[in-house]
Amino acid sequence: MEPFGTRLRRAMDERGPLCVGIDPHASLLTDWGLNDDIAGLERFSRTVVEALADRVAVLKPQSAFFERFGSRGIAVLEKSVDVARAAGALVVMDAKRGDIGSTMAAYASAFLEKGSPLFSDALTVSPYLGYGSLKPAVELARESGAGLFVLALTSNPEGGEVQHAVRPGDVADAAGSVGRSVGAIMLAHLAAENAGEAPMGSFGAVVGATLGDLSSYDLEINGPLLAPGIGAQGATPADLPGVFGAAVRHVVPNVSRGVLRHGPDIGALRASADRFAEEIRAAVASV
Ligand SMILES: O=c1ccn([C@@H]2O[C@H](COP(=O)(O)O)[C@@H](O)[C@H]2O)c(=O)[nH]1
Repeated sequence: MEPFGTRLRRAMDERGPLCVGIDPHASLLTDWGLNDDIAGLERFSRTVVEALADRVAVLKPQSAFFERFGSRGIAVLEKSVDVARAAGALVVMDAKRGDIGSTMAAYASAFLEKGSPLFSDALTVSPYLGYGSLKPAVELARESGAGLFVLALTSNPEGGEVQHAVRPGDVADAAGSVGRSVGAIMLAHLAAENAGEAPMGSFGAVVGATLGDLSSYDLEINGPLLAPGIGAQGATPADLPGVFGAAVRHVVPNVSRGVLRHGPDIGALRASADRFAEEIRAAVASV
């Protein structure tokens, strides 16, 4: 399989960069007239995939909402991933896994090993046990043609207490530059993973669209930047150039509830995704 970065770049060019989340919140199931049970979960996921998998570049199932229903929820997740990929969408599994290396290898096998029931094009991972703990996932992703999205600067307001913290050794470097934060260190690791890759590497960062001006960060990691926060969390497509600057060409903006609230009507879901896609296209073109 071609590397994830290559496949993602092509999908972004052909379909636009929008990523829509499959987030079956209990409240959305109710709003859609569905029960908060396995049948409701199955119907919700099937509808989103049917509406969008043949038109958006990326679908991002939020694993937590499926795990809530135990093994039967996982079975729905497996099916959703298969059908979405068969319809041409790339699937980013939002499971935010992270653990010591030996356990990380098992998470990697679950989501990134070809033939695994939950194999996905990419996986979100947490580097807060140390970036090096992700090594088994990096290696398996390379082998499988899959990708990773590493939490660098998350969209939630609480993230800053960890991600903006400055490592003592980075307070002042030999060149006199100061203040390399934990988030910046994660971005630097990713730039190293992606060095020399064309059209872009497979190792992306999660960087919230809610964060305002990020010009103090080097977002040029030669890899994708998954940007949640548009819609329900308050950011808009028009914010993207101000947040990401020239790196906006590598941004995969994610919208979940902002689109899903228009269901269950398939036409309304598509119309909402199309509106976001058009606003994103205009914002990116303005840079
Ligand atoms: O920093 C992050 C990382 C992941 N997420 C996830 O993205 C979606 C956002 O959903 P909305 O309904 O569009 O707010 C959700 O699955 C989060 O877990 C994030 O929001 N921020």
